[in-house]
Amino acid sequence: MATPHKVNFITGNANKLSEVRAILEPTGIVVSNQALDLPEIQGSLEDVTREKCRVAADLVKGPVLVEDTCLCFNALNGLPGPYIKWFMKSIGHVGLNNLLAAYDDKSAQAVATFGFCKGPGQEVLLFQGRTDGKVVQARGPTHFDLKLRRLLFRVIYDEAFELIIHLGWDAVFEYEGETYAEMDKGKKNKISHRGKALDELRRWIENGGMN
Ligand SMILES: O=c1[nH]c(=O)c2ncn([C@@H]3O[C@H](COP(=O)(O)OP(=O)(O)OP(=O)(O)O)[C@@H](O)[C@H]3O)c2[nH]1
Ligand SMILES: [Mg+2]
Repeated sequence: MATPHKVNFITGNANKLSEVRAILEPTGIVVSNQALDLPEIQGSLEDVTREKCRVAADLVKGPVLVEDTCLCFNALNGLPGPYIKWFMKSIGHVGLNNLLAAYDDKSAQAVATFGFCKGPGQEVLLFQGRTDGKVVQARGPTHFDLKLRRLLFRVIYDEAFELIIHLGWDAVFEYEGETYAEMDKGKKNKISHRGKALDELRRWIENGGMN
C-alpha cells in the first residue's frame, strides 16, 4: 500500500485545524499540527501567508502548511481583509454590520490562502479559495466551536475576551441564503473558502507535488 501523504499544519486555531482535518483526512492526507505563534505582516493576502509560511519552515526546520483567512467587504475595497481577526476582537458581529451601514452593497468574500513550503529557504507555494457571500446580522450559533463557548463561561474576563476572536464570523457571513453558522459542517466544508483552497492543495499533492 502507498504511504499516505502527510502535512504539518501550523496553526494555533483549533477550529481551522478541525476543518482542515475533516476535509483532507477522508482523501488520505494525514494532518499533524504544531501551534506556533507566527508573525502576520501588513500586505496583500498572499504576502501575509508567504511570510507566515517562510517563518514556520525556519522554526520547524521541515515541511509546513500554513493558512491565513481574510474576510473582504467589497464596499470597503477588500477591508478588513487579513485584519479580520483584529476587527472581530475589537468590534464583533454588530460592529462588522455597522461598518457597512452606509453602503447598499453588503457583498463580501471569504478567502483562505494556504502556503506550503518544503523547508527553510525553499519556495512557498500558495493555494487559494474564495467564496462569495454577504454580511448579515448574526444568525445561527455564534461560535466557530462549541467547546470554546463552554470555556468562555469558565474563564476570567480578560481570557474570555481573547477567546472571542476565535468565535469567528461564521454567523454573519451568508452564502445562498444560509450563514456559515447555520449550515452543517459538511456543507460548509464543501462550499467554503477553505474547502476550495484545500481542493487545489489536494490536486497538487495527488499530482506528485510533494515528491
Ligand atoms: O467564523 C469563522 N469561520 C471561518 O471559516 C474562519 N476562518 C478563520 N476565521 C477567523 O478569522 C480570523 C483569521 O485570522 P488568521 O487566519 O490569522 O487565524 P488565526 O490567527 O486564528 O490562526 P493561525 O494564524 O494560527 O492559523 C481569526 O479570527 C479566525 O478565528 C474564521 N471564522
Ligand atoms: Mg493568525
